[in-house]
Amino acid sequence: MQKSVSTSSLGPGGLDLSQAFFKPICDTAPPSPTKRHTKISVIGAGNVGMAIAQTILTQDLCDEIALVDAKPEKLQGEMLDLQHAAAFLPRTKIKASVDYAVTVGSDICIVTAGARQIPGESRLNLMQRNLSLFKCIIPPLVKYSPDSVLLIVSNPVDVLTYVAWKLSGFPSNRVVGSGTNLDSSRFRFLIADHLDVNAQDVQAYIVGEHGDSSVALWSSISVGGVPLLSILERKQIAYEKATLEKIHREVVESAYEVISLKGYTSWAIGYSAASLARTILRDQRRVHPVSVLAKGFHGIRGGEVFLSLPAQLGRSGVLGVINVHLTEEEAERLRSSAETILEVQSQLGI
Ligand SMILES: NC(=O)C1=CN([C@@H]2O[C@H](COP(=O)(O)OP(=O)(O)OC[C@H]3O[C@@H](n4cnc5c(N)ncnc54)[C@H](O)[C@@H]3O)[C@@H](O)[C@H]2O)C=CC1
Ligand SMILES: CC(=O)C(=O)O
Repeated sequence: MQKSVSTSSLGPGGLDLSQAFFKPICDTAPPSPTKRHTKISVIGAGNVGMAIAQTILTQDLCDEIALVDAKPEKLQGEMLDLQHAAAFLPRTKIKASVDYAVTVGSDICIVTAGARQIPGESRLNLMQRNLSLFKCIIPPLVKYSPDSVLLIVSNPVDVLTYVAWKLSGFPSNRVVGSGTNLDSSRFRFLIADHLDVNAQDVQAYIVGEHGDSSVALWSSISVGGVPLLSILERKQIAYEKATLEKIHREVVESAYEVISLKGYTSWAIGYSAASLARTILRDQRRVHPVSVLAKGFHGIRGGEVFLSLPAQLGRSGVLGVINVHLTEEEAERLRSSAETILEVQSQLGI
């Protein structure tokens, strides 16, 4: 296969072809050394990896994107298909290779490679299959991009974020799991739909495991800055706990539903991961519910566990965890979610 595509403008005999079209101006200076070349690598060119890559391209997030997959023909096909959209997209160099050298100098490495759930299968069930892949994927990423932020998407994402942290030797702020950033978007969509408002005006978090034991933080939901539960109480609007529980159940079942209908999920995680990449690369310091080293927060003890908490992200990865108020019931559910992940983690043997 063609290992990567060069966009050099040198023609036969070393002539700079661009000069056939543009006459150089006088007294030029080299590009400013403060203008950084930004690069994102996406490992795994399947449904999820390609949805992330295409969202990154359409949103003009970086100068270069590198794709890696174990299947060379599929990889080549995906690279060419994206390159053929060049006339409609912001200019981004797209490279692809089965060789991790293509990822050299990445700012962010997004890992999506691995097995996905079959209909009805839980995310945690994927652990052993994806653990062995991570042992081949993480070391070369560290070798070629030792200063990068690792953004883990493959499932079970919380356990694999822990695995990536262990295998990379990176400080914990530079290893982030996409976690419940997606679940929280589903949650905001369902609340917005229920209240007939815009999902972007709904602030609401799902925390804990990206999976069946996730926790909905009802106490901190606000719409347009107005706390949801207190406004319902003040206006004496009866709300049923059962209705709230039903919305959370729908969030948990969302992935199972989409997988049973189309075989996989891709578009929403594409936007979710791209929004995380934007915040990190552009040092936006936005708060996202993502999988971080959670030991010591909200009474979580007993092991090094990654799970989602609302965290502030920036150029160096995780800048801090927001001191969000949890009711005792929510904190108890969060600790129970941590135990579920730790239980699976204890079977890892790493
Ligand atoms: N965290 C989240 O919110 C979400 C996570 N996922 C997870 O993302 C993962 C990928 O899902 P899909 O893209 O739908 O699966 P897919 O089967 O379409 O793609 C997986 C890709 O990984 C590649 N791959 C396998 N071994 C590799 C290796 N050693 N090196 C490089 N590439 C390798 C395969 O060739 C394939 O192209 C799954 O684990 C899935 O559960 C999916 C949706 C949301
Ligand atoms: C598959 C998966 O993890 C999701 O769509 O939430």
